[in-house]
Amino acid sequence: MAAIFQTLPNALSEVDVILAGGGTAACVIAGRLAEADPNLSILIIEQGPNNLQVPTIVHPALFMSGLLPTSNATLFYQSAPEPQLNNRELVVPSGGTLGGGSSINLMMYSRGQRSDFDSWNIPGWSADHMIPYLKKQETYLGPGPQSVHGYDGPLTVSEGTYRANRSTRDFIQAAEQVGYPEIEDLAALDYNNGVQPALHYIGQDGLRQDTASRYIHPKIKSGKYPGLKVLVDTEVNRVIFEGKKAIGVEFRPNPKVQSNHHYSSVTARKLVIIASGALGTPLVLERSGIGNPDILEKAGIPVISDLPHVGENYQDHHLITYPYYSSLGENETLDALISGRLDAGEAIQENASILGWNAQDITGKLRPSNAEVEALGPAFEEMWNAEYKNNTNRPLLLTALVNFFPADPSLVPVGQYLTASVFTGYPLSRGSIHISGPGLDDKPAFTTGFFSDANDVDILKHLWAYKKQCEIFRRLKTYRGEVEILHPRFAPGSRAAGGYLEHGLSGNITNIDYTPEDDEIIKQWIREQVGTTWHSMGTCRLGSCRGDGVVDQNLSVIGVEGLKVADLSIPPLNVAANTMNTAVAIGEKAADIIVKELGLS
Ligand SMILES: Cc1cc2nc3c(=O)[nH]c(=O)nc-3n(C[C@H](O)[C@H](O)[C@H](O)COP(=O)(O)OP(=O)(O)OC[C@H]3O[C@@H](n4cnc5c(N)ncnc54)[C@H](O)[C@@H]3O)c2cc1C
Repeated sequence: MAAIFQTLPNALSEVDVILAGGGTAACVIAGRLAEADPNLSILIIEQGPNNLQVPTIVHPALFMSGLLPTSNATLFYQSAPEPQLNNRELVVPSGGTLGGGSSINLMMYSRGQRSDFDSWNIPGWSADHMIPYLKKQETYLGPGPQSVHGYDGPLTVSEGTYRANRSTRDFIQAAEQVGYPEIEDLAALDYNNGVQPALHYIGQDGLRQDTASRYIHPKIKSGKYPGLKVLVDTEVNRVIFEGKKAIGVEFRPNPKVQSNHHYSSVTARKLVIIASGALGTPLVLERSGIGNPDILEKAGIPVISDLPHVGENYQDHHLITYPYYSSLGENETLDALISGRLDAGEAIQENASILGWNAQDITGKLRPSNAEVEALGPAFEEMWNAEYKNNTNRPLLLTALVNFFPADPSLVPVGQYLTASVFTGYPLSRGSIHISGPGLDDKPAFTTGFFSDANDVDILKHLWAYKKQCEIFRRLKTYRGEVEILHPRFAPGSRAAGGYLEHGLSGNITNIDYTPEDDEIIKQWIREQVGTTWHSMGTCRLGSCRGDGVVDQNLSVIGVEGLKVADLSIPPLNVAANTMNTAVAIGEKAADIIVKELGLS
């Protein structure tokens, strides 16, 4: 029997463990359970396609294809119109293929801070408890303290096969001038307030390190794990219960790619694990009768467990990108590949080393100075004093240097572009996602909640971020001015107004003085532009001990038996990092918990 299929073989009507969703965390869990017992029958059910050897997935430089609206490897969750965002309906992409987000993401390697895990305040989930799982997942080929890194895990973390050295060094000297030193290892949990040449989830062979390719496919290929099976292109509708005990799931072939639309079911002898991501998992739970009774009753679903926090507490990081003209050469950005001047097919045939590049060579975690905090006003200062002042481990802003124009290339002249990507570490705003009806075809009711915090402090964070990234970029030797269409539209004559500069800036560069009118223009721009960082989380949070949880410290769904959630929906509070590392760590810890509970070790 094949191990990966689109139709469930009759022989598999009953298995030991079912994973609903085959994304980042799910592949880690399935792989580790198979290692613990190769004969344990494990069935992953993934709504999207197999990712094995798909060129746009395995070659890092082709990651933009996962963001195209036509991508069959991506799920797009659309929000309702949000008044505080100029009534925009935000679209939040999420992994939609085997390997989930790890198969389509931008491969930035980044880890939460020590105080992030500690702030969750859940027994067994502090930073000290999580470090073994941060280590276990990686083969780390970067600098920094060996005590917090792993050197024999499935995911290689390296520089990849390509780096634009000139812009890397240029950015580091510019950041230094603005007050942010180079830090050896921002992923070591205890370091902050500086910049670092970025590391990536890219192997030394230049290939993406997604969890399906590293935890699942090699095991299937080896033939030594007969119990490990994957059903792709198949959507999980709901968990089936006998009383309060989860005994299986109901699923249907994904109608986007399969012609048979009949619902079927499969029985789980031991455990059902929902790992459909922070935007998918609450929907599966609610369709199964677990959630807020008001929402379930409105959708016509009988209540199995009254858990009002399912689908609440939605968080992301709020992202804005600011592009700049640059004097870089063709081989120092990805613009030629993205715009089609460099043919991707030829590059693959020639095995070009640029394919092993995600074009993000710098990562940074930054905090404002005391004077900058004061200048942002009393509401910001109050928040700062409560949440950051005495915890120097927390960055306000995360940034990356991006070597390409981040939108439709036809909007700008042919050339090479540098872009600041800035996102805030711990937004105060919260959103939610819920079912609007009983079935898979009912569009979810989704609100990102971005910038919905009471005192507009999340916008003030981005006001500071705009000014800070601008000062760094103005000091780059290759800086040639702002790309006007993706910067605030300042009034003519404002010192902040920018545009193309033939020779960049020289001499003693001083900071721009922004007027109150400039600040208002920036804030309005931010409202109009803010978008997702694709870091959805928090919708099924850990926390029975606080009475606001959906899962307990062992990831068991509260109020039922035989059902766990294990993905990025479980963190109760945010991490100041790109989130793949945390999702993988959750998968590793979940596997450990399950191996012990099932008596496999
Ligand atoms: C475009 C993008 C760029 C990103 N860039 C980075 C980066 O550079 N660095 C970084 O660290 N992080 C990045 N992230 C974030 C990171 O990849 C995610 O946080 C992480 O992958 C989430 O893992 P997960 O296991 O919680 O969910 P996912 O990996 O999203 O897995 C959920 C899976 O469930 C499946 N599913 C959903 N509903 C159903 C259903 N009803 N039935 C069956 N299957 C279902 C989905 O198809 C998906 O495969 C990025 C994410 C995206 C989307």
